[in-house]
Amino acid sequence: MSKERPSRSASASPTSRSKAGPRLATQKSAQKSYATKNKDPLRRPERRNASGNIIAPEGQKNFSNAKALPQHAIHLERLLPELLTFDQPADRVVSRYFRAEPQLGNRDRALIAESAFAILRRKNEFSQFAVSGEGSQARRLALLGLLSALTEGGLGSANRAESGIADLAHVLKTGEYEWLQRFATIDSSTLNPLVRNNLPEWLWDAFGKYPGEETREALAKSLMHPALLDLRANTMKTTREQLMVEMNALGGRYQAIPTPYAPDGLRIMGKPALQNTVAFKSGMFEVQDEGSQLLAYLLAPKRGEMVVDFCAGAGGKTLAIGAIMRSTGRLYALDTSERRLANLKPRQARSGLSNVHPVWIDSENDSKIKRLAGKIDRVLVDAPCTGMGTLRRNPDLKWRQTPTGVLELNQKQMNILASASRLLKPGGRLVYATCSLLPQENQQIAEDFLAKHPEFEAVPAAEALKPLFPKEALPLGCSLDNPWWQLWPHIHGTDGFFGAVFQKKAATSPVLEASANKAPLKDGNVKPKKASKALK
Ligand SMILES: C[S@@+](CC[C@H](N)C(=O)[O-])C[C@H]1O[C@@H](n2cnc3c(N)ncnc32)[C@H](O)[C@@H]1O
Repeated sequence: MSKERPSRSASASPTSRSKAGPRLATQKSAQKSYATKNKDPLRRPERRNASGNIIAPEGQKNFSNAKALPQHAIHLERLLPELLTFDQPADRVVSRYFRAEPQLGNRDRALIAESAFAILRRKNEFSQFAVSGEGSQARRLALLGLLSALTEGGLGSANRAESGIADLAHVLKTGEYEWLQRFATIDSSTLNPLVRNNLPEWLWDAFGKYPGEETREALAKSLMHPALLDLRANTMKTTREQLMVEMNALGGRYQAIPTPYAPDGLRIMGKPALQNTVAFKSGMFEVQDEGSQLLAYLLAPKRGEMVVDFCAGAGGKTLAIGAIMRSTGRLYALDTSERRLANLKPRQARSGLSNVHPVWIDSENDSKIKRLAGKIDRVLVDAPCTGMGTLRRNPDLKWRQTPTGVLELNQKQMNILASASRLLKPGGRLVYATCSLLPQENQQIAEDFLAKHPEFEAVPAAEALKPLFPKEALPLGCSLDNPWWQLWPHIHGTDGFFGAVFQKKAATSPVLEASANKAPLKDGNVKPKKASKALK
């Protein structure tokens, strides 16, 4: 999912926020009286160096990965009211908060953000326990979030509750220590399934139908853990082996190891801030989940081909595809979001790829698409979806999405896939993908497409991935029962992904040709001011 990066506004100030949910009303009034009685403890005067850049405040130097400080809990208490309204994506709320708090260092941000996301991942469980205890409810949630970030989030001294509570010692007031110990000894099997699995009822029911009642709890558990940090080595600039040596030579509190399946992937054990490394700035890697990396191999682009990434967003998959093409041919990155395409630009510049051509479209029926009809070798449709396969990293989605939202997305997914399919030349490959786990967004869309488009046939994912896994009887994520590709967080350790591979049949029959071209592309809704951004 692409990150929203809103501009800083007056409402970004935590003290001016007014969206506290009912559960957090006590916290809000406590915060107000605290602020009026005391000077804000978080507002230390900024110190700047000769270039005007903010330098870390004194106390921050003492902050080690293994300790939480009182201000971390206070920041969380301030952040939570807006986060828990679910009006906006959580990453947007968190980055806006951090922009308003420029004095926070990387490690502070990592701990606060990880704690906030832990609260979203385990909202039902934490809310139930936080109904009683010391202090405000926001304070209690903040402590549970910090405990989770310090233990399973990998930011503390060890992955055990006792060490997490010890790492929190500086933060805890009288009574909170025992309260957290009580939390650590809860037998989760005694809790209601919706509480212990931290899912809304509609999603728990959906997982009961697919993957099924026996496995849904294992799936739900895997979605309650933070995602691993995976990198894709940019093979235009380095190799996975060279990158691994470089990353491990940096000497941070982490280790880089190869990902088990993706050939260019590295898994980072630990939580380093990598954006300031020379390796990142020089384009040697992109942060990308292993499942996303593998998806590019399902498309299997070849050098010199004409390829379209129909829903390119900020270009995560575009860049992986461009590198497989060795920067040859032509790779159009289409998207309806100018903001996301704009985020692709700096990534493309770092990547060194010269075959990528970002193109803004006003809809899947944009008239620009017509000009590419029947000319493209491969098209990827990484469709907008509920993102239910990415709940480890976007846990707010499970609380923000609804069954009605799924139905709306289904219509969009079918329309985009139908339009994208018109781009293919005979023999060309079309891949439909989502990061969802819901059959309505996956198998059902793929089957509906096949039923309505006899000019296409399904290619078994096992066949498409055979070159990548030559020694495997059944390549990763493939099945003997169906042609689709599916990755699961609880089985493969990746985000959840679905992929369907189609091939356009050779045009031998005039009937097939006619059915392929029968729905003309609409161009009635092209915004005039964007019309100049034509395909080159
Ligand atoms: C799952 S995201 C794509 C992520 C991207 N491929 C990546 O790897 O980072 C879906 C994208 O579809 C775009 N989108 C939504 N409606 C669209 C449409 N009608 N035509 C093309 N793109 C669309 C969204 O703006 C969003 O960027």
